[in-house]
Amino acid sequence: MTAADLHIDHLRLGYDTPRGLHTVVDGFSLTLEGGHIGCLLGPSGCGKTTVLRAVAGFEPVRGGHIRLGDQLLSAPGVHLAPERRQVGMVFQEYALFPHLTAAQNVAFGLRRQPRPAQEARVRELLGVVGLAEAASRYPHELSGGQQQRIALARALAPAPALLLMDEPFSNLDGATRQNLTVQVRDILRAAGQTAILVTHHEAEAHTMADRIGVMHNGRLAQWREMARPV
Ligand SMILES: Nc1ncnc2c1ncn2[C@@H]1O[C@H](COP(=O)(O)OP(=O)(O)OP(=O)(O)O)[C@@H](O)[C@H]1O
Repeated sequence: MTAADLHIDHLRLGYDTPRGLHTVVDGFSLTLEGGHIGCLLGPSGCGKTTVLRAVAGFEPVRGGHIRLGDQLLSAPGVHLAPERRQVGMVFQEYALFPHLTAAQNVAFGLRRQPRPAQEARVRELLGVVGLAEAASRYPHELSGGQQQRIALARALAPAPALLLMDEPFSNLDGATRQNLTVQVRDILRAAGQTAILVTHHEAEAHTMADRIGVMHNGRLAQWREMARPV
């Protein structure tokens, strides 16, 4: 299967406030080739999270459109429900379910699959993130980096067409953060996973990205293609 391209065209996003519509993103366009990793950089408040939330289906689109492969996800008056978008997410706060084990967390998005298929997929993903031995541990028994690897395994388990990551490493300290960035990049590349990462860290963007975009005044100032070392 060929991974789907993401197309965002002249996107306009905003929030309704008591003083009227507060437009945050205007004229934002990008194309991300299937199987590639794109990074959005930019100052605090420039609209990076708002763009990710719109792609995930948590914000309505005021103008322009978002398309994943042949499927129109969002446009004015068009809104595919988040659970029908095949979009996975990993956030800054680990957001694992504290009362579920690592394996149960990873299985969460697989509830509709038969039990044996679920178990096989959970084993596979725990192996991919290098935490096979942590299957029966609870989140509070895992380090921050381990929790974030479980969150990644959980997001990848249903094989999303697109993975969104919003500052996924920002709660981690220096060496852990650097190691995890490289590990996650290698996992995503090996899986041919299309992904968008939002970060404040230019070095992180350079480690991860096939394309880097800098957001400025609600649009993308550049969308640079980076060489992938062979
Ligand atoms: N629910 C909301 N209601 C009104 N305004 C909002 C809401 N959420 C975000 N905003 C505003 O939208 C703008 C963009 O916010 P957003 O969170 O997308 O920025 P960001 O680039 O992700 O910032 P950061 O890097 O600090 O996370 C900000 O000015 C913010 O105050």
